[in-house]
Amino acid sequence: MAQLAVENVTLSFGGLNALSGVSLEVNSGELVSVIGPNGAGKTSLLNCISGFYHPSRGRIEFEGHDLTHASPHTVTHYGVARAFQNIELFTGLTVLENLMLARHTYTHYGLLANLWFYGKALKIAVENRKVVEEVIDFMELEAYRKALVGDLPYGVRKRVEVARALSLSPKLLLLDEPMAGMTLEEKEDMVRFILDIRAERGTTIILIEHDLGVVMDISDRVYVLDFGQVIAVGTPEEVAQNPRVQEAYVGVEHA
Ligand SMILES: Nc1ncnc2c1ncn2[C@@H]1O[C@H](COP(=O)(O)OP(=O)(O)OP(=O)(O)O)[C@@H](O)[C@H]1O
Repeated sequence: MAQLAVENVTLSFGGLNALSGVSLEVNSGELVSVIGPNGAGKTSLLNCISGFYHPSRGRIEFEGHDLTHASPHTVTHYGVARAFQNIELFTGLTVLENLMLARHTYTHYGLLANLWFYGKALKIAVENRKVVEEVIDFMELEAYRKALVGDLPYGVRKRVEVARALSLSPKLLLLDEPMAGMTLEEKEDMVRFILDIRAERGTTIILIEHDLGVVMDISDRVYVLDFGQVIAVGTPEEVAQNPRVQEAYVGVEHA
């Protein structure tokens, strides 16, 4: 059975269907990319999976949990984390503080629980620090751990954004254009990190990316959206040869 199943999801904004009957299945450990022209519905799909939007029709299931109407916090609790296109970090905090805060928000105990189970809360804080330090090491951010995020170059901030999502120890990682605006060298680094996250941590990955060269190189399977509908799905080779995909991309040059 698929780890994530999006079944026939429709998302409407007034009269506009951002998604119309979209179905998608992702298996544990897969790296699946979602591509499509601007406005095709890619971010809307991630918004539905991560609980920011709730579909007007259809169902979303992750490891047997119904995510269709779940809150972002609940979705995170089930093991789905997202790195945002527009970087959701606190610029006045350091890299370490951002990751600790993300991790703490996810594992926090209420005030009363903290008072009554002081020992347990302390144990969790130590464990959180261990996880975050390991993520900093994994994403090669040691040199920046005490730097304010607002002082970092854009490419490093994008990497910290991925690290923030990773610090939640997700089983499924949603990456919304993690390479947008990066230099070639930064892109190559990010590709290496994405492949390592999958290989070394076994994390399932859904990637939205406009750089088709990267998508074709690293994806197990590719879903193509156009006007809110899935117009093709398959291996990178299958999708690249699909006439509907070629048609959707005519005049749309992102790569
Ligand atoms: N909050 C919103 N309110 C109204 N319309 C929205 C909203 N979010 C998305 N849309 C519309 O839904 C459609 C799909 O948008 P979406 O951002 O999901 O596309 P996308 O494929 O991610 O595009 P891009 O590649 O430009 O990021 C677009 O027509 C967009 O204008």
